Amino acid sequence: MEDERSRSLLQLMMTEGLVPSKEEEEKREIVISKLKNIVMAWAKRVAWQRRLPKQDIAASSATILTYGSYGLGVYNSESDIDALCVGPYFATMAEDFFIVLYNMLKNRLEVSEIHCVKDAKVPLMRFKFDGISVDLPYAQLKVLSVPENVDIFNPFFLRDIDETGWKSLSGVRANKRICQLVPNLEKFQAMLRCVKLWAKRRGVYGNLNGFLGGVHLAILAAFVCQCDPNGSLSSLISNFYKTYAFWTWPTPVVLQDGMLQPTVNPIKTPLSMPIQLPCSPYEYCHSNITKSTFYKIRAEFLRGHNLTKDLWKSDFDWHNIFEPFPYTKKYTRFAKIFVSACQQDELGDWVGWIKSRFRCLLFKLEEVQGLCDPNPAEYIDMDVAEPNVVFYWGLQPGKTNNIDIESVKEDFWRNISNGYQGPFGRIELSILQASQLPKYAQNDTLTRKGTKACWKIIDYNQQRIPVYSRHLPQYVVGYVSTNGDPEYPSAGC
Ligand SMILES: Nc1ncnc2c1ncn2[C@@H]1O[C@H](COP(=O)(O)OP(=O)(O)OP(=O)(O)O)[C@@H](O)[C@H]1O
Ligand SMILES: [Mg+2]
Ligand SMILES: [Mg+2]
Repeated sequence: MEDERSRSLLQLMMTEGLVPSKEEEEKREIVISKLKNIVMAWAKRVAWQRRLPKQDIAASSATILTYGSYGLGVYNSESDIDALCVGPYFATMAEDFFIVLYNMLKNRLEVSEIHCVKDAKVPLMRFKFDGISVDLPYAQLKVLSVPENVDIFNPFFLRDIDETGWKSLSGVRANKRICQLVPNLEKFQAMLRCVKLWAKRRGVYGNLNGFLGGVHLAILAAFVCQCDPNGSLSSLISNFYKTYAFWTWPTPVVLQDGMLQPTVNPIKTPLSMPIQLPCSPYEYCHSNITKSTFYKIRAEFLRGHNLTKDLWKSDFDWHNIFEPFPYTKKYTRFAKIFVSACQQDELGDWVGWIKSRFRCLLFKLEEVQGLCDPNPAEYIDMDVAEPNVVFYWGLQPGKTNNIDIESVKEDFWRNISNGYQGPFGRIELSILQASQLPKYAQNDTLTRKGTKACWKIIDYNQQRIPVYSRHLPQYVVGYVSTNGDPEYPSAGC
């Protein structure tokens, strides 16, 4: 029976399209192989610019290491490729990565929508390559040649690495360690695919909205796999919900890692759902969970448990677990967040900025009215001509029926008006009754727009300033617009 339940779940995964087709797999492999060639050529170009001896130019190399859902083997057609560029000692982040490599990528026909996200914890370039989204951070090692499959646990490669490089490597390290620590990789992957689908359908996926991200779910799933090394897929899913429905948060979830000393007194953290990153006993997954999202995630774990505690029930059906969350049945009022920009190519940046500030909006809404459910789904209002994205957040009946929306607006506006570099777009906040929701947002099963946050767009109308190499002052490595973003390549690039 248990095997039968696992088989029907695998079948459901196929019909839901969770497992990528051969063509999709190949398409991604080609993207990665092309990226490897590009960064290899880049390393040699920079070595030449630095006037390194011929044999050093020949020996210099850079590579690409994949991580995130792609690295874990749990991606689907919607997922991005998280690819870390690992470069040699002479290739700097500010100049060579964000200007020279940027320009090389920008010149490729396969590349579109390229942005630099320089002020993030892990600075990166974000672009589409043959239509597939790529996140590309950078780590600079103190070596001349970076082998294709460089071992990032080898102290030889890690010596004297700077803090940003260390942070950039942390995603790859965590992924590798998770894969090593799970007793059965295939079962872990199948399980993670399922819980990701569940989290997306139930509206508890997405770090920016205060829910769980891919890395949080990967560690939660890996922990359950470690606790039941021989469990079938169906029993692992059932244990997943049981484990977290009754977890005594804020006890941290920590993978058993034979290599590290067990943490006797885990370091104190203000996080309400601490999930420790493997390989870093002092680091937890970054999280934006608030009081509201904490309740919702816990309620969803409990619901999952109630639906899977008896896998042998004759009317058991996996589809129930993946039912979309019925927002319009659950909430009578919604906060509408309408975000728009004059131009389509300004929208991604502006929405990305607003989303990076959602945590503050959530806190304010919790303060003035009580619990709030920040549905991560993004809609487009087709009746508005301006390019736009709309969010509808469920509001629990709260302290009052008359929300002081003006104070929420003021507070949020103050928050978003500081620090944004790009052209400001429009943002409107309002409160709606469920009956006032437009049709497209009433149907909880509708496919919605899936945009990714991105910051800083290049303003092509601004003046271009040449940037000279620090190492070869007469050599122009590229151009920046007046707001400091890299732009078109120099003739030599
Ligand atoms: N909140 C976070 N805390 C720590 N590491 C993070 C966090 N968010 C992202 N990362 C790192 O970046 C990687 C890629 O993140 P990303 O948001 O692309 O998620 P993902 O697991 O690849 O899922 P998806 O399929 O949705 O892209 C993660 O695997 C993790 O290593
Ligand atoms: Mg990803
Ligand atoms: Mg990513």
